[in-house]
Formats: sequence, structure tokens, C-alpha cells
Amino acid sequence: MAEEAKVVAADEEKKLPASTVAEDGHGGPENHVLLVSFSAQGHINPMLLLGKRLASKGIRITLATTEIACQRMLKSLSNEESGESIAGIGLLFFSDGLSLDYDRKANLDLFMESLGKYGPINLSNLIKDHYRDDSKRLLCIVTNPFVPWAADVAAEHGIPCALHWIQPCMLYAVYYRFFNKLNEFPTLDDLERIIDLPGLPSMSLKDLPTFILPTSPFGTFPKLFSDLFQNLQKFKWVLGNSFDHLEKDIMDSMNDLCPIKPIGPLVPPSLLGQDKELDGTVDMWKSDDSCIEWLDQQIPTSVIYVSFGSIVTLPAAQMGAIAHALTETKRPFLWVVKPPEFPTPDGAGQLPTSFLEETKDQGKVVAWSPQTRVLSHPSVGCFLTHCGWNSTLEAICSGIPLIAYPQWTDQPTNAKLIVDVFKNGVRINGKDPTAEEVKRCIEEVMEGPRAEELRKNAEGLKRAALEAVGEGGSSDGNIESLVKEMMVPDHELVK
Ligand SMILES: O=c1ccn([C@@H]2O[C@H](COP(=O)(O)OP(=O)(O)O)[C@@H](O)[C@H]2O)c(=O)[nH]1
Ligand SMILES: O=C(/C=C/c1ccccc1)O[C@@H]1O[C@H](CO)[C@@H](O)[C@H](O)[C@H]1O
Repeated sequence: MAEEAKVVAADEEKKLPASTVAEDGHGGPENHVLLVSFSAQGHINPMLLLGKRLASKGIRITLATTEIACQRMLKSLSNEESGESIAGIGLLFFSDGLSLDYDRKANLDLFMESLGKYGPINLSNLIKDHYRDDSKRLLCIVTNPFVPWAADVAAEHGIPCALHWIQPCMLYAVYYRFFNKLNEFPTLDDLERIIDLPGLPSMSLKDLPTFILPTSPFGTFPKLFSDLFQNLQKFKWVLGNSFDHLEKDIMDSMNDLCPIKPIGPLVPPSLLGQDKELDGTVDMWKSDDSCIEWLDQQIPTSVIYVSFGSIVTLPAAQMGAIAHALTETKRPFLWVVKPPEFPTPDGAGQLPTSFLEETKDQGKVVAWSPQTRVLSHPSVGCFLTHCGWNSTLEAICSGIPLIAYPQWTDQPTNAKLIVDVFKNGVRINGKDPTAEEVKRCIEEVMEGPRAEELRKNAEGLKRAALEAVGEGGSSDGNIESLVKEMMVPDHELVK
């Protein structure tokens, strides 16, 4: 039974520390875009990176997100950043209706219902407070799929709205076809059905996102996405965190339904050797930078990097299988074991006893890493990942082969892309794989007969990613055209 939610209704919301709107970009006051993001690390970072790219084209940027995200970000902001801006982008916060000490992950449905109830009211009030007069009128509101109601708030204020799709375009195509009932998908009576959609690789049940499984336990998310994908007309643009070379056939398959404009990969530009000034991300947890010195002492391409992102907490049995496999390979490893935010009585997220002592001369375990610096380090040979899309894109931009170990949401479909479309990795089979299965995948990527092919494919994707976001590249061109379209008021558009 979920603990009683301490709901903070809109009119009772606590006032946050006064946050002025510091702004990035060089345009006039009228060239102002408000980014609205869900509170998770893997949502805020791509939105901030999009903001930095728009700012580089002369747009003023402010990010609005929830109070809980503010609390997490303030914990790790560098001294010179005071919570009023991140990487030069102004910050505004609104309440999701719950107290800050409420366990949102353990009560997903209640959290999302509260966010959907109080978020729109609080966001609308924030817009009234900050953008009331015409001199500060917003060009556009860019929102994310977990807060689609921002489109209704934008319409209330007469502001155009864009959807920032922060997963692969493949998920966008699958969700669109599923929720608009354009194709047949597995049912409880037909779990073995193969799913063949135009422009996409054939899929089976294990490749589908968890929110559309016939057995899906996630009540709120299917409803949220069902409403979103049946009302995409609310958005003037749909922007995809991907790039032409990576998913061209998939994007083309949506052109006659609801086009998606690729503007990615949204990774820190320094990862692609571009201007570090455009890096604009936030860590919600303090990075343990000692892992870089540790990597400096390792042999090139020898290290197995293991990380499951900011949300996933692995069950104890899976932690044990990975620990045993790493020990058995005798290879150097760097493993991010992020402590659960709330106690896990069943040992989930915890390392087996004596593992650290047994492997102290073999590997290193940290609570949070500077991941993009790790992935671009010459000592890293492969990345054992949960296939979160930001991690996947960062690995692509680093030219690192992957061992896919998907857990939920888009991750099974991302794993399908990795193995059968990008061909830059292998997938660990089974929901509760053995240590032998994990070890088999590690050896296959590090020294197996396909190791060289996987590495070459990974390096080729890195070059394509750099080209897409480089000046004149496909994604750079799409951002340029987006900014031009944003500048043209609706009444001047040729219908
Ligand atoms: O130790 C870590 C683990 C993850 N990340 C970052 O956290 C984000 C995770 O996003 P992703 O979509 O991969 O997974 P999620 O956390 O959303 O499940 C990525 O940008 C990673 O670079 C990090 O900085 N340090
Ligand atoms: O970060 C999330 C979801 C976080 C969440 C949801 C509900 C309640 C609390 C937290 O999802 C990640 O988003 C990434 C971008 O969409 C995706 O690629 C990762 O696989 C997800 O883990």
C-alpha cells in the first residue's frame, strides 16, 4: 500500500528559492523559448543540450521543471552556479503536488497522477508570472513526452508547442502505430506474434517497450502515451533525439503520418570534439572523478564499463550474476552502483558480500561516474548498459561497442536497435540471466570472432554522429530550419 502522499496542492505550494530568469542566447527579448522537462536526469539533460543548441542560434532559453529536480540539481551544482541557471540557461521550478521526501519511484502511478493534476496549474501560473507582458512573449514552448499536458498550457497562452521526443524514433513509430491501432500487436492470447511495421526491423514480444506489453503493470504510462499519440496535432513540431544515418528508414516511415525532425544526437558536444562551451548538462549526483585516474592506469580498450543509469535498481540476483561474471572474466572493470534512494529490504541494488574485497585489484566501483568522460577514455573497451537512450547515444558518439542488458520502458527496443540495426553490440539473453550468459557476452564483445566487426560499426556510427551535428550536417540543418520557422508568426505562415 503506497504511503499516504503528502499532496501539496497548487495553491499551497511552497515557494522555491527566488529564481531569476537568467537567459542564454543573443537574440532580442522576443526570441525566447521555454523548455519544460520531466524531473529525471535522462530527460533534463537532453533538454538542456537542445537548449544550448538553440541558444547557439540566437534563441534565449529558460528551463522549467519540477521542484524535486531542483532539489537534486542543487545538490550537485558547482559553486559558481546558484540554482538560478545551469550552463547559462535560466531555471524555473514548479511543484508536482507532492512533498520532496515522497518516494516517487515506489508510487509511480500516484506520482504521475499528481504531476498531471498540479503540473498544468503551476506551469500556467509560472508563465503568467514571468511572461505576462509582450516584451517577454515566448516564441515557443518545448515539452517532453512525460509532461505532454504542457501543450494544453501552451495553447491556453496562445504559444506554439514542440514535442521533444527523447527516445529513438523507433519508439515514436511503435507507440504511434500501437495507440492509433494501425497495426496488429501481441495480445495475451497471441504472445508469439511477430510485429512487422513499415521501415522497422521485425520484432517479437521481448523487443517491445514495456508500456505496451499485454502484461504491462504500468497503469499510468500507457494512458499518458495513448493520449499523447492520439493528439499529436497539438504540436507544431516533433523533434527527435536521433540522426538521419541512425534511423533513416524509421523516420521516413512516419513522414505521411506525423513527421519527426531529427536534431540529435544531443550529447555534450565536447564528446564529439566540439566546443565545450555548448556542453550543458547537470548531474543530479556527485561524480566520483577518481575513476578517471584509475582508468589512466589501465591498458587501452581493456576495461568493461558497467552502468544502469539513474533510475534502474537491479534485483539482488542480477547484481550477483554480473558480479560473478566480472570476477570470472578477470578483466578490469568500472562499475557504477548507484545507491537506492530509499531502503531496499530485498537486497536490490546491493553488491554481494566480499565482492569489493575479492576484486579490489581488478576493478573499481563508484556511486556515480562522469560517464561521458569515462566513455571517451581510451582504456574503455566496452559498455555493459541498461540501454537508456542517453547512454546509448553517448556510447555511439564515443565509438564504444555495447553489451545490452535492458530493464524496462524503451530499453528492450533500444537493445533491438543495437543488435539488429546499429550492429554495434550484443544482448544478454533472458530476464534473469546467469553469470555464464553475462560472461559469454563480455567475451564475445571483447575478443570473440565478431569483436572487430562490432568495434568497426561503433566507430562508423561515431563518424556519422559527428557529421550530423557538425556545421551543415543533417541535424544542424534541422535546428537552423526550426529556428527560422519559430520566428515566423502563425498568421504569416503560408497555409
Ligand atoms: O554514473 C553515471 C550514470 C549515468 N550518467 C548519465 O545519466 C544519464 C542516464 O540517462 P539514460 O537515458 O542512459 O538512462 P536513465 O538514467 O534515464 O535510465 C546519461 O546522460 C549518463 O551519461 C552519469 O553521468 N553517470
Ligand atoms: O528517466 C526515466 C524515467 C524516470 C521516471 C519515471 C517515472 C517515475 C520516476 C522516474 O526514463 C528514462 O528516460 C530515458 C529517455 O526517455 C530512457 O531512454 C531511459 O531508458 C529511461 O530509463
